[in-house]
Amino acid sequence: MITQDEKKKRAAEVAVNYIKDGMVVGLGTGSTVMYLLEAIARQGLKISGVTTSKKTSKICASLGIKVNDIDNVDHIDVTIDGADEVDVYMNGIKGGGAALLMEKIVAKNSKRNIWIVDDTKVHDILGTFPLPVEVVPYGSGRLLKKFNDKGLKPILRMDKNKLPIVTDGGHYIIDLHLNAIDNPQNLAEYLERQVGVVEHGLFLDVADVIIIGGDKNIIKERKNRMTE
Ligand SMILES: O=C(CO)[C@H](O)[C@H](O)COP(=O)(O)O
Repeated sequence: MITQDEKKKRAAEVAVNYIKDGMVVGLGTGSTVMYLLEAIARQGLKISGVTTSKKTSKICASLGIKVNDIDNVDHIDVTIDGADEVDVYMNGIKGGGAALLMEKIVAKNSKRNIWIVDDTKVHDILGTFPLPVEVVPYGSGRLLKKFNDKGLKPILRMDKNKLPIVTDGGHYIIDLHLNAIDNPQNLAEYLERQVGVVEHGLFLDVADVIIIGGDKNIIKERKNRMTE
């Protein structure tokens, strides 16, 4: 049996083959992406990276990976990111690393999105992983109460000093402990209607390819994409 970290590394090692010299590449956030960044640096790939967090920018700087501002590139060829949970429809939950806002902006501006996950993250229905919702600090207590009244089991994410964690965008994260999300589309639409919600971690119809690292790697490809 291989470890979860080894599975993440395997997925990242497959994903690096989708990158070619000269590409503009969206770079996600998290421990799985860390393995990807190491592989990019090791292979000396000449890419222009568009990062999804300060953390990823810092790692790129330390590995010598060139980074560009999202507003200074005219396209993003492919984005490679991790995910916290994926379902059989290739939808997912992201934001465990509190980078969901920038991750979604980069994903939505990419020609192709590839996720790299280990096989423990694949479930029939989303919701095992608490759903992160990024909110404006002002009035976040009202949103907590509203979500609680609706039975969404919200918890404000805290750091080790018991202070609300603050995202790169200056927002808070409320995690919804749902266990099972029967209708992700409905929940996404409800969250998008709430004033004070900046973004949520439901990434529906975003991934084109999911590389699942495990004893045997699995590659899933979306056949037909819904258009917005
Ligand atoms: O969405 C994310 C960060 O906001 C990450 O992609 C997600 O949390 C997966 O992280 P890891 O690769 O460390 O398991």
